[in-house]
Parts: sequence; structure tokens; C-alpha cells
Amino acid sequence: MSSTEIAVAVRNLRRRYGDRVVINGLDLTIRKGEFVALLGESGCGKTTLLRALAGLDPVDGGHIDGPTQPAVVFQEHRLLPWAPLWQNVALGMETAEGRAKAEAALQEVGLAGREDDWPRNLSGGQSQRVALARALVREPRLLLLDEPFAALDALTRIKMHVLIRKLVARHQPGVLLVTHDVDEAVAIADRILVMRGGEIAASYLTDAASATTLREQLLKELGVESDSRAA
Ligand SMILES: Nc1ncnc2c1ncn2[C@@H]1O[C@H](COP(=O)(O)OP(=O)(O)OP(=O)(O)O)[C@@H](O)[C@H]1O
Repeated sequence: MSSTEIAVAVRNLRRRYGDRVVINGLDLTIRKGEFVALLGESGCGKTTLLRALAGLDPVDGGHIDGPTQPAVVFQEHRLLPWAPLWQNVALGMETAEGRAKAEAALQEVGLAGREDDWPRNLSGGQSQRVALARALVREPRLLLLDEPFAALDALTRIKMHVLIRKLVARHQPGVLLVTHDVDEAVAIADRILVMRGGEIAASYLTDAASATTLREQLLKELGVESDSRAA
């Protein structure tokens, strides 16, 4: 794989809090255009890894070869309430060109004509659409998603899955999605990783098995005994 095809390459990453080792020699490579989902039990270190890749937290060892400022979308939209939508998207490029790019990005996420509207007038799903527009307007090589759809209702979540797949296909960033939702991972990722013991413990290509089989394998990997309906 040539370096131009790689969104991020992580080698032997280590991170601890006091005596507690959270990331323990983790290796990970994400290609541009590849959608990777990261699952793992609560507290296993998913957010710690994402924040390290985002450059938000230091690491104790290892190497991250990737952009210094990748785009990040969090569970909360983090829009500025005092700025109209186009400024929220254009952050830092508040010129005529920045406005034009922001308008185009808002159109892409289904909010055409809303550029002068305010964050307070948006639903949760619409706010996350603006957060996605803000992330993609700079054409990032790496897009980090920390449970961005977790607070949305089920139907809105499905619509966001369709939208994010379309946006990633068009813009081709490498994506790391941290999620608790096995079905979400199976629905949108090209590759699903399970984190355990500070490392990547398992990796599944989503086309390597049917969605149902893969879902069952993942639930087993995550220590879920069985599903109520499937039992
Ligand atoms: N700032 C911090 N100081 C001390 N310990 C921390 C800090 N941040 C996280 N931890 C610990 O590191 C471990 C990993 O936390 P992290 O938030 O990365 O897990 P996670 O897999 O994202 O969990 P969840 O799925 O519940 O969000 C946990 O044991 C947590 O308590």
C-alpha cells in the first residue's frame, strides 16, 4: 500500500493513566476511503484511541503517521449557538470562498438554503448533519466519529447511515467510527475491529460473512451471551 493511499497508520501505540494501561502496543492502518468501525466493551479504551488519533491527548509511546488535525464529529454536535450555520461550517475561513464552500457542504448534507439559519432551530439529526458538513468541508484525509449517531432516534440514525456512506464514498477520507451499536457497525463499516486488552483483538471484513452471521460473531466477541429474539 503506498503512503498516499493511507489515511492513518498507528504502530505500537501505548497510553496509560497512572498505573492503568489502556492502550497496549496497538497497531492499526486505515486506508483512504475505508470505513472502519471500532467496537469494544465500555471502558476498553475506544475514546482514548480516538482522542490520541485526533491529537487531543498525548500518548506514552508508539507512532501515529497521519494528519495532525483530522476532522472529528462527537456525540454532541458542538455547534456555536451565536453563529449562523454557514459560519459554523466555515469555521476559520469566513470569506466569500469559505461561505460558498459552506453552502455547498450544507447542500450535500441535505440542508440547502439553511446557511443563514441558527443552530437553535435545528433538530438533533439536522445538527449532526451540520457537524458532518463542518468536518468534511476541509476534505480531511481522516475522519474520526465518536458515536455521532448515538443520541438520535432509530429512523434518523438509519438516514444518517445512508448519508455518511454517501459522503465517504464521495470524499474518500479514511474513517474510524467508535460505536456501541453492533448493528450500526455491520450496516455501515467496511471493516469492524474489536478492541480488548488495549489492543485490536479481532477484525472482520463486513463482506466476509452475511450480516446476520457477522452480527452473531460480534456479539459473541463482545461477551454478549445471546440475543433475546435469537435465543
Ligand atoms: N482522563 C482520564 N484519567 C484517568 N483515567 C481515564 C481517563 N480517561 C479515561 N480513563 C480510563 O481509561 C479507560 C478507557 O476509557 P475510554 O473512555 O477510552 O473507554 P471507552 O472504550 O471509550 O468507553 P465507553 O465505551 O464507555 O465510552 C477507562 O478505564 C477509563 O476509566
